[in-house]
Amino acid sequence: MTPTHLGPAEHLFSAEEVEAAIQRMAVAINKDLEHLTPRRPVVLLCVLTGAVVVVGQLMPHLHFPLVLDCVQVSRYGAETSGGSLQWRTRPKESLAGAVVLLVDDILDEGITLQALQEYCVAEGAAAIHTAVMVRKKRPRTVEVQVDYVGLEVPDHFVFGYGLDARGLGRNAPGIFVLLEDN
Ligand SMILES: O=P(O)(O)OC[C@H]1O[C@H](OP(=O)(O)OP(=O)(O)O)[C@H](O)[C@@H]1O
Ligand code: HPA
Repeated sequence: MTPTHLGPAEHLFSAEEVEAAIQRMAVAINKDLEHLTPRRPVVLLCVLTGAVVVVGQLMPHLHFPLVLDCVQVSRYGAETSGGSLQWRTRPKESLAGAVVLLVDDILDEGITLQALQEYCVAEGAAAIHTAVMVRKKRPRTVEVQVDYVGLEVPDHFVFGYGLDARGLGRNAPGIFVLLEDN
């Protein structure tokens, strides 16, 4: 199905392909984190809004004690190019001494994930692991560590599975390229 209300779109990955990629990420994350015996559960930080779908799919496949928290930051809003990072909600859990698993829907320029990693370090996290559902194949000016990547997408604006195009398309059942903007 092509979500026509967003205009012409190219179907990149089906829902089944995205779910399989998320499951592969879960296997890799479990391998790294389930043998840890931290004094407290891992803090899974869902990067709202877009990561809500990937986090919902990923969590039931994670086999270690975790607490779910969220951080809400935004730099695209109604645009298809990024601006300055707006902080909306900070985590409620203390990150001091915690093993943090940051989960976002996409790594594009990398500015969001880099800022969140710096935030976790500043809050005293003991270790930070990062997972993204999709990574855009593009040059980056920022150095950002990503430990788990579900799928690679071309350097075009994409939507679906939590990713929005001007606020819409987060419910699209798969990942699509928005053609009119690319
Ligand atoms: O790597 P970057 O270029 O920094 O972009 C990645 C970020 O952009 C999107 O968030 P957005 O600002 O659109 O907020 P949203 O999650 O509410 O859609 C996406 O969810 C990532 O968090
Ligand atoms: O390609 C994208 N699609 C949706 N949201 C995004 N945030 C950064 N890049 C993207």
